[in-house]
Amino acid sequence: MILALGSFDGFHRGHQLLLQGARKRAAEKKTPWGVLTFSCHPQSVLQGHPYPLLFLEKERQLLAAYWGIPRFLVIPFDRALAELSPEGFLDYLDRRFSPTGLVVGENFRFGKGRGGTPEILRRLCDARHWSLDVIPSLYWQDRPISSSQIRESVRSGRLEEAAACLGHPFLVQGTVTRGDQRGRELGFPTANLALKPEKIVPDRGVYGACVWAEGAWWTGALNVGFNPTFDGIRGLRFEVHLLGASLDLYGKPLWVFPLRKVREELRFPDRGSLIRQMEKDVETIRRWKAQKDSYACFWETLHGLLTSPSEPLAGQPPFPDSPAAIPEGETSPGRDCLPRGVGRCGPENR
Ligand SMILES: Cc1cc2nc3c(=O)[nH]c(=O)nc-3n(C[C@H](O)[C@H](O)[C@H](O)COP(=O)(O)O)c2cc1C
Ligand SMILES: Nc1ncnc2c1ncn2[C@@H]1O[C@H](COP(=O)(O)OP(=O)(O)OP(=O)(O)O)[C@@H](O)[C@H]1O
Repeated sequence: MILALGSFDGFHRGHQLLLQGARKRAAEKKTPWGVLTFSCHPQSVLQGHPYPLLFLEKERQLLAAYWGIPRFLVIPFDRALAELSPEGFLDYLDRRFSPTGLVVGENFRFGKGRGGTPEILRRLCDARHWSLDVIPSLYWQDRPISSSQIRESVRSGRLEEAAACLGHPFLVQGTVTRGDQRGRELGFPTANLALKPEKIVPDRGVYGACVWAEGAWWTGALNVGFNPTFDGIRGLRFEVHLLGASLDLYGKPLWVFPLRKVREELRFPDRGSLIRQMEKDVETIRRWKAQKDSYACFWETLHGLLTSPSEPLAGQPPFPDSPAAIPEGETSPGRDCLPRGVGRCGPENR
């Protein structure tokens, strides 16, 4: 088996090159391939506190299915694993998974004190007769694409940039809880999501979103903030109004895909002013159809995965075989790259 190794807080466009590399190498050797990653994120263990993440486990599982990763192997990351030498880590991999090849990025470090470099890995793999593919970093606007950089883009509400680097829109999964039940009085009922503290969400503001609820896609007006127009102390709210929906969503799971920021959250002098602004927000978001349509393939593929999550995914080739154009802003001379917006829903890709 060929294993792509890493923390994988999602599978950004740089990671996608690793997946592509693993699939090609596996086909050549006529062996299966998969991703080997960790839970918790190594930084949570090394720093001793929950590490803010783009994607929690359920979300990461969905994305692994989306990318057609046939074996998604998650091993616990603990102090004992962190203390292994590079050689000890490979012995561990050998005992548990008997790989015949590894795929890593050029910036991959592993083993105690991050002492294992790709050069050390090369020596250790050669000694075991394993193949090793070291994939050069994929760049976006003069910087290597990284989960850390995408976390910053999401936090600061730069969702188009995050989506360009991820290859799909950012997403948030959560269960609907009760708010102050004021939304429906305002004419804009909102589903409030309970989120774990380590989940990264966009900064305070109003956003256009796409939402999966009750087995269907909806256009959503998302507000992230503290509702400063109203008195009282409340924590950060992540609440979404589904355009044209009349649903009882309490206790139901929702998948929210924030696409683009509309404006900052403001304190209005009265309810009437807030309502007038919300009407404008909804109109603006309704007009952003093109934004949503540019991810048509993504919604279509996810529709299938969310409707029948137990559908076996193994064996589906996740990537186009032909090289696609490198999107604007991205530089990676001489290497194939996935098209922007993702193209897995056509028969050629699935
Ligand atoms: C599109 C949209 C924009 C919003 N903008 C603001 C805002 O600028 N300021 C504010 O105080 N609340 C804003 N809100 C939040 C409302 O105040 C909130 O939805 C309402 O108080 C209902 O809260 P509830 O879900 O707890 O009942 C906005 C909500 C939506 C859906
Ligand atoms: N831009 C990239 N291009 C190609 N490979 C990459 C890129 N970024 C990371 N990798 C590789 O992908 C695997 C997973 O890495 P990891 O999850 O640590 O990525 P990261 O995006 O650099 O995360 P972080 O920013 O949190 O360090 C590793 O083998 C890593 O070397």
